[in-house]
Amino acid sequence: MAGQLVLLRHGQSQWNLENRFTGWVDVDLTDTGRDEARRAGTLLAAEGIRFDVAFTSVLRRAIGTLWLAMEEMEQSWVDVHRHWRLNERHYGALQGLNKAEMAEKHGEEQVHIWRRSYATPPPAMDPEDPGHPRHDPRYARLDARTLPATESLQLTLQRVLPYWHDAIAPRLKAGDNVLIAAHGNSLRALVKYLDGIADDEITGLNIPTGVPLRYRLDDELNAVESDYLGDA
Ligand SMILES: O=C(O)[C@@H](CO)OP(=O)(O)O
Repeated sequence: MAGQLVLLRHGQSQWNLENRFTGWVDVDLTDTGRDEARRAGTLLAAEGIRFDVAFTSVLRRAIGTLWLAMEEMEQSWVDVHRHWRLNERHYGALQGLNKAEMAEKHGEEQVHIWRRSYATPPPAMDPEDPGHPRHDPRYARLDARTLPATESLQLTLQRVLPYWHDAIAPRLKAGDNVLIAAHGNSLRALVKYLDGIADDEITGLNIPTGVPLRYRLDDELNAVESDYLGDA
């Protein structure tokens, strides 16, 4: 039997609070976000799930959330793998900008398309922009051509899936319980894949911060059922 899978979006970040497009910018959790992460750990502890392995991104809001939740579960010893393929969707030239101000400038509809459509990427970031991932030491070992300057949800799913197939799925198939702490859009991409949600229906899906989403999977890793723990 496949192991259980739990998806956890990080708690509130400083830029969630400030309503700014975040993407690959390495913004920290707020105190509220840290409380959400601990609460997620309490909920998981109450379910009595013992994890065999955990996966997260290379962004501190997800890493911190995982760390706090695992500490709360008294499972800080569990093996953790960090990978850039679990990062948030890259928000291109929108990163750092205020979402409400962009809606005033470009219209609500355009901003909604950038935020929630499946296939339309936001405007790309200039490769010379110091915020481009090719200038960030954490990605220095990667082929610069694989580093995004913007991503739609579709492109996000395309870069999450190789890691899912190579690193995560084999552990689930071996019966291991797996915790993934990641981001609003990298997790939306994964949920779209697991639940087989149509391209035009994914627009309506939002994942709340700090609420564990548990999946029961069959041997082929098809989703049998899923539920949010606690009061989503
Ligand atoms: O800014 C971001 O990177 C994401 C997640 O907070 O925002 P949105 O929900 O607008 O996709």
